[in-house]
Parts: sequence; C-alpha cells; structure tokens
Amino acid sequence: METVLDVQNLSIEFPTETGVVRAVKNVSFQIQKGESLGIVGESGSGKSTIAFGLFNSVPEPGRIAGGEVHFMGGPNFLDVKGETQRRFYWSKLSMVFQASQNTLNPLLRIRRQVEDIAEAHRVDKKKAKAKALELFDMMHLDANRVMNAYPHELSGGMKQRVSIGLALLLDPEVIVFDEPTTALDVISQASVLQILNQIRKESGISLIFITHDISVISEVVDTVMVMYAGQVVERGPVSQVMLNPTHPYTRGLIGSIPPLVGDVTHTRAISGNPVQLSKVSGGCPFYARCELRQPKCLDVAPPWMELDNDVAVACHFAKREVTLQG
Ligand SMILES: Nc1ncnc2c1ncn2[C@@H]1O[C@H](COP(=O)(O)OP(=O)(O)OP(=O)(O)O)[C@@H](O)[C@H]1O
Repeated sequence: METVLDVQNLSIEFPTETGVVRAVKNVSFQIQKGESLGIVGESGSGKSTIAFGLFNSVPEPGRIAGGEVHFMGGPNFLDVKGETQRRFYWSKLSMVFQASQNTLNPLLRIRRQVEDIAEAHRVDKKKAKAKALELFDMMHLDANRVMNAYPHELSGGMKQRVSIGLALLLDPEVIVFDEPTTALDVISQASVLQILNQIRKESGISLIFITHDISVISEVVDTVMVMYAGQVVERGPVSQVMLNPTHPYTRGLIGSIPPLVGDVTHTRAISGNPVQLSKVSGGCPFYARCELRQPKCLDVAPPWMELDNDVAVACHFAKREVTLQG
C-alpha cells in the first residue's frame, strides 16, 4: 500500500484573551492511496482546524505549534512556502469547504471559474473545460448549462456539486471535504456521497470527510477517527467503530444517532457540554462527561492503546469496557 498523506503529531493553537486554545493536540494519522477517512466529532473538536493545518493555512491568530505533514514521502509540507505551496493546492491536495457553494465567485460564470483555475495552474484551458464538462456530467448535472451559468442560477445542491467538480479538476491525490453535505437535503446528501465513492473507486483518489454526524459518512469511509477537544480518542475501521465503539465518547456519539425506523426514544444525547479548550487539564479531556471516569482520569492522560481489531483508543478503561461487553 502506498501512503499518500502522513501526518505526525500535528498541534495547532489559538492565543485568546482567556488563554491558549489548543485546538489540535498531537494528532497523527496516515492515509493510503484510495482510502477514505472520516474525521468525526462535535462542533469545536478541532476537525476543521486539522484541515487548515494540512494546507498550512491556519487562520490568524492561530499557529501550527508542532508536527509534520508529508505528502507521498516528500519533505515536511509545513516548511514549504510560496509558489510551490500554492501550486500544490488543487493539483495534489484539494478541499471542499463547509457550505462551499458560497465560495463560488457570484460575478463569474462557472466557465470563467474553470478557466481561472486552469490559468493559475498553467493547465491548458480547453482541456480543463473538457474535463469540467466530464466531471459535471459525472455529478449528474446538465454540464453545458452549468458551465454557462452564474452561481445564482443554480440551486444549493447544484452549486455544491459544481464545487466538488472543481475540486476534482486537476486530478488531486487527496480531497478534504469539510461537512460537504450539511447544506444539502438527505436525498442530495446520499447522491453526492455515492458519486464520490464511485469516483474514488474509479480513480484511486483518497478522500477525507470531516463531519459532526458519523452516520452520514459511515457508508463511504474505510476508517474513522473520532476527535474530542482537539485530540484523537478512537480510530479504526468504520465497521468496527460503528458496531463496537470502545471509547465512551464514541459510544455517546453513536448512541445519539436516531434510528431510521423504530423507537427514537432510545436515542441518548451525550450529557454535559463540550469542554472549554483553554481549560483542558493534563488528564483525559472527556473526564467531566464520562460515565466511566475514575480519579486517575483527571490527572493522567490516557495512553494510546492499540486493540486487537485494528482499533486504537485513548482511554484508561476502554479495554475493561470491551471485556464487559463480552
Ligand atoms: N480564529 C480562532 N480564534 C480562536 N479560537 C479558534 C479560532 N478558530 C477556531 N478556534 C477554536 O478552535 C477549536 C476548534 O475549532 P474547529 O473549527 O476546528 O472545530 P470543528 O470541530 O471543525 O467544529 P465545527 O464542526 O463547528 O466546524 C474551537 O474550540 C474554536 O473555538
């Protein structure tokens, strides 16, 4: 297997009036060619900040406090600057932002936006337009009409598909989708994810999905990484994590998914509120909300434990829980 992206101990912080917010803390993960990874967690858990970190473009006053990002065995991308860094975007690593339909330029026809991307990356405009038509068609859009349209002439779902098509234009190796389907209705969500999965299978592209809703991506990712308060608390094959969640927080996330059929009263929200990041102590960040907490958890950070089903977890008592479950 070929490792496309290797992230090592990425840490990102924001200085604020009430202290330093450690939005991402020692996050490490790898993605293989053609793999699809889901990064899940509640709002504020640091998911989007990881994405900005991958692009070395953390918004001010944030800063990358440590770590490395290697793309296809290359040098640390966090040291790469200027033109090399800029050209890397779209052509190797591309991103579809939250509500990305709003990132289309309202004053330009889609065709012009395709030409602009081609020009910025010194790609033949004719070839780029032909590719865009192909991609829009693949995204189940009326490609010619869309190409000549202004963004306001398209529905929200159509704009989202156009944004995804543009992200695929230069054949990147990895695309990061930050809440790609939040602005879409359930049917459009399923259709967009299905198309992305098909593109992944056909082209071997690697995908990263960032979402607060694990149920949305469970059918299109191979691996899931669960974040809490800027830290990875559980990681593993999606089937394992969904069926046998090990970390108490992951259990809470999965337990709060309403069933499609049957009694929704069994759904349980995770009690308490997400921790204030500037107040995270040296122990487990989930301490205050955890049903399994013991005095040790308050002061001792849980070590990262590899379990035998390819799942890894950061919890002092996760193993015991698995045993109890039988
Ligand atoms: N510009 C900023 N200044 C201060 N803190 C920030 C800034 N941007 C993000 N943060 C903090 O970093 C933490 C992580 O934010 P991030 O947006 O990465 O979370 P998220 O999991 O992607 O949430 P969401 O799903 O709501 O986008 C949050 O606690 C947030 O308050």
